[in-house]
Formats: sequence, structure tokens, C-alpha cells
Amino acid sequence: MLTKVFAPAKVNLTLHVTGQRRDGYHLLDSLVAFADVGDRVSLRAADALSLEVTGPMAAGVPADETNLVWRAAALFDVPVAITLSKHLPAAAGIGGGSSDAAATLFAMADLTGDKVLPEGATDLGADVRVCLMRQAARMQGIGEQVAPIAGLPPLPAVLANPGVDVPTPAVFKALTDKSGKPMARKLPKWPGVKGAIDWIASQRNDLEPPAIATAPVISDVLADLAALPGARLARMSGSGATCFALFDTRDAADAAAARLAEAHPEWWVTPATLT
Ligand SMILES: C[C@@](CO)(OP(=O)(O)O)[C@H](O)COP(=O)(O)OP(=O)(O)OC[C@H]1O[C@@H](n2ccc(N)nc2=O)[C@H](O)[C@@H]1O
Ligand SMILES: Nc1ncnc2c1ncn2[C@@H]1O[C@H](COP(=O)(O)OP(=O)(O)O)[C@@H](O)[C@H]1O
Repeated sequence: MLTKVFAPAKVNLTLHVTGQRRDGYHLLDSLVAFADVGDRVSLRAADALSLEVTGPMAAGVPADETNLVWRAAALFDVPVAITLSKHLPAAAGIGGGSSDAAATLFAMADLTGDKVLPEGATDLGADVRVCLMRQAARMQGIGEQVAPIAGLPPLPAVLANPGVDVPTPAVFKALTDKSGKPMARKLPKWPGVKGAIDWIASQRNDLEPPAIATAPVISDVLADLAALPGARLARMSGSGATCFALFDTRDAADAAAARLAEAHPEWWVTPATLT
């Protein structure tokens, strides 16, 4: 039996860094949503664990035991042959590895019938827990506290990545002020797409300045996204370098994505709906 699971891109609509723990990990307050674009994990029972990485964004992604997909599957007793089809850029702030790991955990649970996640599952990465949720959520702590958020309307978006790898630890290291203000304790009720975008625009991604210091091309991506017709907001996701713009309608996002892709054929550009 072949089990297939979609691994959506994670987008940090907001990312406030509110403190740092003694072990170096940072305290976050983030509104996270998921895109209708992503990777695909498929697996079947086999004699030994194996991984093949395919797809348009496979270049440079490890196909060995360092891949989070491999590590997630290895937590189970059943050996499987896995195919990971990469459509998302790696090391890009959209949780590719974490989302792939979460999808693998779902696929393995489906295959084995296990109802409880194996020990170590959520230690695979700080974003794995939110990626297991697969719906808009508020993420706090270092990523271990996740609560679903109701009432966020589907948000039309363009995602763009200039092709530079931005390692997450380097960006956190370059952050100077680690005590940003959190989001309001109670998130507002958003009156539709326009109201939600207005509110998101009033929040921040505190990792933008250190990521731009690490990879200055990110400021070009933000400027080009902000200049697209109909763009209401441009912001970076996670620790970068992927940035997103939000639009009032999916038609506007589709047209803007086509325009940006034409201007920058060397960038990864896609329209998406975030939920
Ligand atoms: C920044 C965020 C925001 O959603 O996203 P990405 O940019 O990775 O997509 C995440 O917190 C990243 O999650 P993830 O990529 O799973 O992180 P991990 O592999 O656990 O950690 C990579 C490194 O990031 C730093 N790190 C991560 C999370 C956190 N709350 N504080 C940190 O300081 C640590 O240096 C850690 O060694
Ligand atoms: N399934 C995977 N997909 C992409 N990268 C992976 C995967 N598993 C492990 N990695 C490694 O993790 C690093 C971070 O990738 P990723 O999780 O996509 O980034 P981010 O944490 O910025 O969202 C990559 O450089 C890559 O070497």
C-alpha cells in the first residue's frame, strides 16, 4: 500500500521574538498559516528504510539519515521506502524540513495504525509541532506551544525566494534585540480579508533585519513584492529568505505572481492561498 501525504509550506504571518532561554533558544510569538503549495511524501512498507528525493527543488536536499523525513520514519519500527518530492526551496523559512517531517509522521501513523506519536517526534525541529496542526495557529514558547486560530480568512498571497540559503541559527545569532513586544494576548476577530491584512501589517517579523544583514537580497525581494499591483503587505517568513505579499483576491495574487516571475526568472515565485 502506498501512503501519500501533502506537506504544505508554513508561513509565519507574524514572528515576534520576545526573549531567549538559557539554552540559547528564542521565545517566539507567531501567527502561522499554511499554503496550498508544498512537498509530497509517499511511502510504502519495505525491507529496509530508504529515501529518494525527487521533484523540481530536490537539488542539494540530503537523501540520507540527515533528512528530517528519514529521521521521522526511523522513529517507527516499520521500515519503509520513502519518496520525497520537493517543490519548496530548502533552508528558506517556510518549514520545508519540518513540514516534510510532520507529513512523514502522519503517513507512518496511517501505515502502522499507531495512534500515539513516537517519542522524539516533536524534537525533530521547533516547527514540527505547528506543522502537525496544518491549520492557522498561534505558536509560542520556542515553538512547543501551539493553539489553533479560528476566524482567519483564506489569504491570497505571492511567495518569493531569491535562491539564497539562509541558515536559521545564523539569523537568530545576528538578532540584536531579543525582547520584542508579543502580539496582543487576545487576537482580534478579523472582519474579512482586508481587515486581517490590515492587522497583520500592524505586526512584525523581528528576524527581518538580521536576515537582511545576512542576505541583503532579501530587501530587494521585499521591495519588489511591495511594488506589485494590489500588494497590501510584504514581509519575510520565518528566518528567510522566502518573503510573501498579501492581496485582497486570488486573481490579484495570480496576476502579481506571473509578473514577478517574469521579472525574476531566477527566483522561486508562486501564488498561494494561506489558511
Ligand atoms: C524561525 C522559525 C519560525 O517558525 O522558522 P524557519 O525559519 O526555520 O522556517 C522556527 O522557529 C525554526 O524552526 P526549525 O527550523 O524547526 O528550528 P530548529 O531546527 O529546531 O532550530 C534551528 C536553530 O534555530 C535556532 N532557534 C530555533 C527556534 C527557536 N525558537 N529559537 C532558536 O534560537 C537555534 O539556533 C536552533 O539550533
Ligand atoms: N526534508 C527536508 N527538506 C529540506 N531540507 C531538509 C530536509 N531535511 C533536512 N533538511 C536540511 O535542513 C536544512 C533546513 O531546511 P528547511 O527545514 O527547509 O529550512 P527552514 O528551517 O528555514 O524552514 C536544509 O539546509 C537541509 O540540509
